[in-house]
Amino acid sequence: LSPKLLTLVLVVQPGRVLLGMKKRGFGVGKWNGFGGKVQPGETIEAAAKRELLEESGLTVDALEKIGNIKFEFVGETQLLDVHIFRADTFSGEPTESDEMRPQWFELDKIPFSQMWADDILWFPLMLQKKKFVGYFTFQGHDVILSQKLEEVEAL
Ligand SMILES: CN1CCN(c2cc(NC3CC3)nc(N)n2)CC1
Repeated sequence: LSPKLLTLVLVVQPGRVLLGMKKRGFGVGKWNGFGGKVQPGETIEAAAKRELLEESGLTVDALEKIGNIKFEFVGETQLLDVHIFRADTFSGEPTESDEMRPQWFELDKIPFSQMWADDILWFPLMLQKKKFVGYFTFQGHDVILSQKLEEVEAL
């Protein structure tokens, strides 16, 4: 099955990162960056900007591609192919949507215990502005059975 293309945008300012509490659907109850599906005929980057605006109220000009992680779930055939972007500048005010409740977090207070289990592994790379590719095998939504994560020169 072709992997399901998904986007994830982290808005980072000096000393803090914007996360959203997912209010429904996949990942409900977890803090995460903003993102969603890529529509037919839409570039991945355009999808990332659209979802960021829909979910957070923020508009960004520049998104930097920083990572690509594929996720396999034991017993499921569809892979998730998550394209991860970083934005350092934006316009607008973080606004709660029906999907997400945004909140700024200082970089030493990122709530990893309430985030996807992979985040604690690649957030440090993201914050150091490294580029990375990864492959995680999950058992359910909480247990990582295997993982691959490597820095790359270019995505
Ligand atoms: C709309 N998308 C959904 C997938 N997503 C994920 C997934 C993820 N781990 C995978 C085991 C689920 N980890 C982060 N941080 N984000 C980005 C947003």
